[in-house]
Amino acid sequence: MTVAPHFAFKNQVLHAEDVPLAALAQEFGTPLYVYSRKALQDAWQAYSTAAEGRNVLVCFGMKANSNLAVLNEFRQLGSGFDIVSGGELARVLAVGGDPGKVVFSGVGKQEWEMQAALQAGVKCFNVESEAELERLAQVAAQMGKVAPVSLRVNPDVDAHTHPYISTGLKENKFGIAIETAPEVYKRAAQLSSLNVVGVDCHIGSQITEVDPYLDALEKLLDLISALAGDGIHIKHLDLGGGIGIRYTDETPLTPKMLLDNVFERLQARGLEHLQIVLEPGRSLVGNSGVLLTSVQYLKHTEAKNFAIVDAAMNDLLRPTLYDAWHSVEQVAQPAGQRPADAKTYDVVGPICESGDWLARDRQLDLRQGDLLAIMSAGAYAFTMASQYNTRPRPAEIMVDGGSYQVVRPRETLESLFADEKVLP
Ligand SMILES: Cc1ncc(COP(=O)(O)O)c(C=O)c1O
Ligand SMILES: N[C@@H](CCCC[NH3+])C(=O)O
Repeated sequence: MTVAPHFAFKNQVLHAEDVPLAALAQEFGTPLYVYSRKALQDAWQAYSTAAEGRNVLVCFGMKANSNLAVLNEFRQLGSGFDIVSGGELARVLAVGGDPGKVVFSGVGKQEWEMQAALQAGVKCFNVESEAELERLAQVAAQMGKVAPVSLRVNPDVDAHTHPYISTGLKENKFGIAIETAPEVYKRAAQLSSLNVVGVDCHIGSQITEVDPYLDALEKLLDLISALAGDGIHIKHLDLGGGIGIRYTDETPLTPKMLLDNVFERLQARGLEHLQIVLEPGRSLVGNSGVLLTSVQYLKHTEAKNFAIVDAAMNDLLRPTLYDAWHSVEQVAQPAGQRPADAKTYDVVGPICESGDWLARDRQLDLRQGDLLAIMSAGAYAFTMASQYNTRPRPAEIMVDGGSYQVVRPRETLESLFADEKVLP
């Protein structure tokens, strides 16, 4: 099994940087999300090194992890943000993020969200349909503003990823078909409350190869050249997010690999003046976090061995939703103290759904009370958590060298229904 670099065993105890995870579980209880600040910084470094000397803006795809401590870390490192809601914009503003480095994606932007983004002065709206373009033009005109826009173009390329997280195919709801894009750009250029500034695409998530990006890039560069012929001059090209991480044995492309290839092609076409925008989410945070959980019961049936733990699909939805594979580590298993008694377990939660599982068919040597770490839980983990079964969402802890901080406490039971009303 692989362990993310910033979570490593020392004397058979899994550590986040210099803090033993067992001590955190003891102090704060489980389930518990633990993030490593150093891991966030290192993931950022891979992008900033790749971007050095190039006109690149990295906008953290914050839907992957929107804890304010995480956002503030990236803000300090120089990141912009890719937002998909008025709520995400509010989080960026709450940490003092620069709206001039915010791109606003998403197929269903509402009027109030457009107004808030125009008021804040975002860098760009990534417009996903003609209807949205017309609404944005109207909202901006009413406010006496000019909205900077890109069209999110759907290039119809296969990102070779899970069908639920592939977004750049014709049958996906995202973007404007590349064949239709020139006409929509012409319309946008006619509207005085819009300013066409870019071209945008995002072909999917957990992508491991560079080729799908380059297939999309070629199509987008053709489009940019064609638009120039129509007098529409594009300033930035947003290639979205999508770089994958290692959950098990993947070796995904790196930011450097992507940007080296992209800039080589820009040069070949004489388009070096273009700014490249990236919207990485998972690759900046995915392996910076783990979810700690304790074994409540072991249950052996004729068909299966179940480890029933205190985390569930409401805390980490990815296995249920995508059949996603997260590595499971035993946090402490001192050698020699246990018989080699591994069994094949399904690691499941307490929720009343058969789909409530975190890992299947794992060789584990377990006792009731054991502490497990569900790895690669920094992305699309807490942000996709719910309170289903009236379960409070876990606390989030940030480890920083040898110290740590609660960056979001566990929700209290009362807070889960405090605003509800009993009718007489
Ligand atoms: C428009 C957009 N940008 C960026 C991202 C971030 O993607 P990833 O976490 O795969 O980098 C997503 C999510 O897939 C997205 O939909
Ligand atoms: N939520 C997904 C990725 C989707 C990204 C949003 N477009 C995941 O957990 O892998």
